[in-house]
Amino acid sequence: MNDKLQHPKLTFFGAGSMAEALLRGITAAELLPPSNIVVMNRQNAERLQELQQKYKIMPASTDTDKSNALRSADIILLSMKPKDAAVAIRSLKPLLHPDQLLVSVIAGLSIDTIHQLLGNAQPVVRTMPNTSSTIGLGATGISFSEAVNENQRAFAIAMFEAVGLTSVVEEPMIEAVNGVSGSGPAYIYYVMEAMIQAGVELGLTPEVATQLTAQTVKGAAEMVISTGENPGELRRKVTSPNGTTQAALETLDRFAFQEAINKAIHRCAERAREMGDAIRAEAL
Ligand SMILES: NC(=O)C1=CN([C@@H]2O[C@H](COP(=O)(O)OP(=O)(O)OC[C@H]3O[C@@H](n4cnc5c(N)ncnc54)[C@H](OP(=O)(O)O)[C@@H]3O)[C@@H](O)[C@H]2O)C=CC1
Ligand SMILES: O=C(O)[C@@H]1CCC=N1
Repeated sequence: MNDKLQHPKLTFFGAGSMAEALLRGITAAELLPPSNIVVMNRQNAERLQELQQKYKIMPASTDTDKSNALRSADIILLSMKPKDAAVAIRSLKPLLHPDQLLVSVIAGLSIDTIHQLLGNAQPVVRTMPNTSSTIGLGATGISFSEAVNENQRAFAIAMFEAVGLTSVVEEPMIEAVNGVSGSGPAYIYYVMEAMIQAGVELGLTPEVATQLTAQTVKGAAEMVISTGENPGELRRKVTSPNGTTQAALETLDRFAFQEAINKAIHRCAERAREMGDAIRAEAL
């Protein structure tokens, strides 16, 4: 990609939760002027107006505007659901030129399947971000097809570094990223829901229970990041012998808590592979 990469044109092909998380993070980081960003979806014009008002980006709602937005983009961000990916990517075939970069956030969708759908080896960046990108605290795994050049690779990494931590991985590891961090925020929210409920049962107001829970999770994460100690070491420092924490952890062990989290993450990665296989079946 040539020096247009300083301020490339970016088209969001899909305008849902993940797209907005990235859009908010990218605009907050001022990585691109909003005038360089076009957002399109299938038919929800109100959604596009909402995003235009919030982020001052350009909506593309007519068929002509959509085609122009896809033809003229330096980077097209594929952000539709896996079930909609094959139809959407096939619709790109007559519009793409060889040096356009496709960036996918679609769970399970492999680079090879994208190439199968397009009938060519288009430059593709395959990623697995998460919704914490919304506030610049995302966690993204990123991998590259062979045709991605150095400028494209650098800008794609800059895009996701603008919204949080970015790890370059080999493509087969993207499902593991999906299991750990792509879906990971939901596991933490699930634990937080239970902590808040128990706090309220013990007499705290919902507001105080929520504030204490959120600060505990934030503090624990920051302790791991800033001290460099691993979670096991830090957990042991909380656990006084025969104290309150030990009583709680023994209860968690009785309900196989860690085994449940482990199995959930393996199942998540397996589900991503299943979804990828389903898209591939449509491509063949
Ligand atoms: N949510 C998350 O935490 C994460 C999601 N992802 C991935 O991001 C992708 C999107 O997920 P999410 O944002 O939650 O889904 P949403 O349902 O919120 O958004 C999907 C978007 O895609 C649009 N769309 C569907 N088909 C087409 C098409 N043919 N042309 C144009 N736009 C189309 C929809 O438009 P319309 O509403 O008009 O139908 C909608 O704007 C998924 O593949 C998911 O795996 C990855 C990491 C994390
Ligand atoms: O649940 C999903 O399929 C998407 C992908 C990762 C997080 N949400």
